[in-house]
Amino acid sequence: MTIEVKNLVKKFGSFAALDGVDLRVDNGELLALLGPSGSGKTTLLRIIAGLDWPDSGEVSFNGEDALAQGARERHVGFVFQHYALFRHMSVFENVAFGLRVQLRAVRKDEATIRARVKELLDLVQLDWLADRYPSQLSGGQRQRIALARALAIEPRILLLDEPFGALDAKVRKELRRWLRSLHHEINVTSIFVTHDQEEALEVANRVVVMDKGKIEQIGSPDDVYETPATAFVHGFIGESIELPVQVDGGVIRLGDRPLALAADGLAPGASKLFVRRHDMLVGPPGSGAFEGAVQHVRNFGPVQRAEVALSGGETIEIDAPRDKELRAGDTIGLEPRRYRIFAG
Ligand SMILES: Nc1ncnc2c1ncn2[C@@H]1O[C@H](COP(=O)(O)OP(=O)(O)OP(=O)(O)O)[C@@H](O)[C@H]1O
Repeated sequence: MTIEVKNLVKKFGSFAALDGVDLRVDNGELLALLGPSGSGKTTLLRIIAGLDWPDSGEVSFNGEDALAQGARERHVGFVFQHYALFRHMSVFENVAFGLRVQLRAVRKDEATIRARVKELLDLVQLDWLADRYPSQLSGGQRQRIALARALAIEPRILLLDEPFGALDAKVRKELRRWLRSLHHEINVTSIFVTHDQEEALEVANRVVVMDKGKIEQIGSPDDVYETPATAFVHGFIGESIELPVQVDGGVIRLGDRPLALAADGLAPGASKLFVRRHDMLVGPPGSGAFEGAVQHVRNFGPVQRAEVALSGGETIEIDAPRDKELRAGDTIGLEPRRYRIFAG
């Protein structure tokens, strides 16, 4: 099932939660909607699901107008962070629920329902929990059961809204991998919402980065990390150093200091220079585009994170390999291995 969204606008009062969103999701994709809180991710998902309606724009499934259909007719499965299981029903009955409430014309007989539930519990690898109640499950198990329940009706589309948001970091990581391999097996067109960049980059085929009701970039995890299209994406994904610079007559300046960096093709005016922390290479004083004094160093896993006061007035944090042995008080040269400059 393909999903196509065209020029979608959704306002709450005068505030545009979605401000002209265009998106195409291919059949069988696992797409992540990534963005800060309030960027419109849930609103977009709810409109696709048929739980909310846009002010204008189009949503189609396989070319058919989805906005003309109610939520039930759209045949969409959901898993939400707080979409609790029914507490008074066993795991088995929770998963069976969607099948039992189907319209009589399409409802399966009891033996078929039981076989289908067993199959789904096998799929999420929790068949041994069939007789338990939700209160007797861990948070991760509950979300896997919620997924089995969403899949019971054989949805054409699966929508997941921060499905692992309430779980601790270790369980989240396990479930991410599990979701990716489950998706590989079932291959249903799926969209999941997250504000966790690592989750989006690790799980999805493509990532949609949103901010303030607009799409900033759509691309593969590599695309959005390696070639961010906007200043927002660069700042939001990965750990970036952001420096206010001035582009003027083919020269880039930080404060008064001209930087030995290529300014080809850049529009003159105030701009932002972005460098990943680990892309600032440390050398002797005078060796790079920047010079600075190390203020503070702490070990941070495989790297040492150093606070450096640059000549030009800004203080930045860089990640250098541990063997560089930086010390507070050192004067160093810094050369960005890669950088990007955006106007504004
Ligand atoms: N029913 C509503 N009434 C008024 N404003 C709303 C309503 N629903 C959402 N909003 C506003 O629309 C904006 C987008 O909300 P949305 O829930 O889509 O963001 P989100 O990206 O999913 O955020 P989060 O990661 O915090 O869930 C927010 O500013 C929110 O306050």
